[in-house]
Amino acid sequence: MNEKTRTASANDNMSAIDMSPWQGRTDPEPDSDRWHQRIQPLAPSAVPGTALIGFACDAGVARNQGRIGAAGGPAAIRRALAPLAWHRQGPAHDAGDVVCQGDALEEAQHELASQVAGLLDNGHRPLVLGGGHEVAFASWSGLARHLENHEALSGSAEPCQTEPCKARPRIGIINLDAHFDLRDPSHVRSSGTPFAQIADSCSERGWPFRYACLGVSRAANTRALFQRAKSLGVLVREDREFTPARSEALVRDLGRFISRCDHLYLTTDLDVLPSAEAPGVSAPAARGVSLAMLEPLIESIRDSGKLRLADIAELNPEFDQDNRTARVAARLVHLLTLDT
Ligand SMILES: N=CN[C@@H](CCC(=O)O)C(=O)O
Ligand SMILES: [Mn+2]
Ligand SMILES: [Mn+2]
Repeated sequence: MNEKTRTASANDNMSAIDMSPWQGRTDPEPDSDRWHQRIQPLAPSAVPGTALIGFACDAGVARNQGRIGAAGGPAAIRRALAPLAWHRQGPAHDAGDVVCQGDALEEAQHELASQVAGLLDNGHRPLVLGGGHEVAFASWSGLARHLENHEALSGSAEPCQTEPCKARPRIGIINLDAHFDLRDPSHVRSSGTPFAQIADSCSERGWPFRYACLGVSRAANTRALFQRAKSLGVLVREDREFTPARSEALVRDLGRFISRCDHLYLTTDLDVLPSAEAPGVSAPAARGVSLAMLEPLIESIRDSGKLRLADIAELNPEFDQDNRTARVAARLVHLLTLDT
């Protein structure tokens, strides 16, 4: 397939849908489809399903003094996902890429938020392919915008305490990451600040900020960041807590967090993985948490019935080895989108 279904418009941040990465082997046997044979460019009247949308941006990584290259992440994830076996029931759509121009990070984030809100409004489950972790502020903002427009009708928010009644959705943010990304955004807004920006946004709206950061490296986060996480009531699980013996307890703790939320947003920074599993990131992890240890948590989030939105951040193809990191990102897409 090599088709461009959306022409580049007046919108400089939105590229035409490029189906050229969706290539791979085709087997002659029946029931042997792969992603490249099933995924369709998103059409306005599409049946609701999984909607992949890229965020080709590393302006936030650059501002955070990181190794740039994550703008190439969406295409690399698509190429790695294309040949994977198709085990889904529902449809999957490719909604194209939001592209950041130079350092125009806020414009790109604004565009992604609009796109995510639109996908949610149309009943899709967006899965955003980053891009640096600055994607998280944009992803969350899209969910927030969608809920602002629709939450009052859903009846799932906390009971109103004030008049006029305002819905206050309890969005649980689950970040699989070696880093809190809670840096003070008043200095610079970057890939290191998205959850502090979200906390500020929740505070402005009077919404609760519910944030779980799983896989944190104590060595890679300053005392100030641990203190900020504490004052914000963040559920923290450090990388060294991820052992087979504690696996059930971790799932149980996360289950308690999920039970206090109406909606979930899952964001995975690939640098949560050991550098041997994910070398292609800005800040490879000396220790990390293996995919095998993360899988039960991801499955419990996926199967909670509350997952509205997910993204995968920080794939930097320029530092990848043998497409290892792209493959693990594709495997995460496969895992997150299983619906059978
Ligand atoms: N999103 C990135 N976050 C990390 C990067 C750390 C590093 O470059 O060493 C952070 O800001 O803490
Ligand atoms: Mn990180
Ligand atoms: Mn991060």
